Amino acid sequence: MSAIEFLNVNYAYQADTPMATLAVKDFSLKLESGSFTAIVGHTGSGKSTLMAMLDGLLVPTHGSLRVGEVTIDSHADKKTLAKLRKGVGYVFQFPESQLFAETVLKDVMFGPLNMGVSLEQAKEQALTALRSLKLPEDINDRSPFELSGGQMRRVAIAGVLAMHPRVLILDEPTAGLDPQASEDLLNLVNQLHQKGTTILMITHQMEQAARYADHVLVMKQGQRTAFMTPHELFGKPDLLKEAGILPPASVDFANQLVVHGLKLTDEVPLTIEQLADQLADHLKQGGRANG
Ligand SMILES: Nc1ncnc2c1ncn2[C@@H]1O[C@H](COP(=O)(O)OP(=O)(O)OP(=O)(O)O)[C@@H](O)[C@H]1O
Repeated sequence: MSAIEFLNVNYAYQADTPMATLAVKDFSLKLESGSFTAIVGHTGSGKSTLMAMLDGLLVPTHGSLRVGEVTIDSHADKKTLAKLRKGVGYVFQFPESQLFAETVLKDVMFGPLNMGVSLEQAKEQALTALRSLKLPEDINDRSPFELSGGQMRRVAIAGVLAMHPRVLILDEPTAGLDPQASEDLLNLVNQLHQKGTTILMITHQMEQAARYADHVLVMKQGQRTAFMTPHELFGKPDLLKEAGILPPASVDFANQLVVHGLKLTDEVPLTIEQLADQLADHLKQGGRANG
């Protein structure tokens, strides 16, 4: 069974008023358990609204969605929404702005305690999550507000991971981080994916989608315009242009090489590293233009 299913979902803000905005329109999609989906699209295309429904922050105006065994529609009650949230972790944009407790450890323990686990168990889960984010143990008793921006981000993410979500949603998780901190964070997300967590990541950086996602969901005006592998998507320049998406620099560069008569391989490289490997191989073989 798929991990997640949207069935003819609509969401309207201020529904039934003259100000109504239909943010998600007749949206249907199935996502496999353990998949990694990058969600891309213009600002205002409905990405956050769609994710807010997965976490039970919003309920569909029409249609339904299912996460695991839990199905949500416009009539969902509090108990069902709480059940949904147990399996879904949501790392909001700039999650550090939601830190609140007086110490790092208390902040990260809050989620598991809220889910009803014992104090001891919550501490165990929090410590494991903090370690997985490579945070030094000596910060655990410090105020989260004394930490660096990158450390605060990791503490906030540890708070979500400590709840052991089966589905993890991340909204631009690397926004504002330096390249090394971004790389470390994406590697961690990738490790969670390898261990079977279903990942949905909103991103504006196509290199990230190319490198980590198995599928890319393209949103436009509340609707899905594509759901395909990064390779398929980056081979469709018209679709990218229509959705206002710039392909990864490597794809752009590889396409230019092809225009200039240099054919690398039949597969367009998706990352700079793959492109560099292909160029190195090509030069090793003494090749110039062969296309
Ligand atoms: N609280 C709200 N009240 C009314 N309209 C809203 C509200 N939040 C979002 N919208 C509208 O819903 C539509 C979808 O917004 P949404 O935030 O889901 O898009 P997005 O793709 O996540 O954008 P971004 O990339 O800027 O975060 C937009 O037209 C937006 O103006």
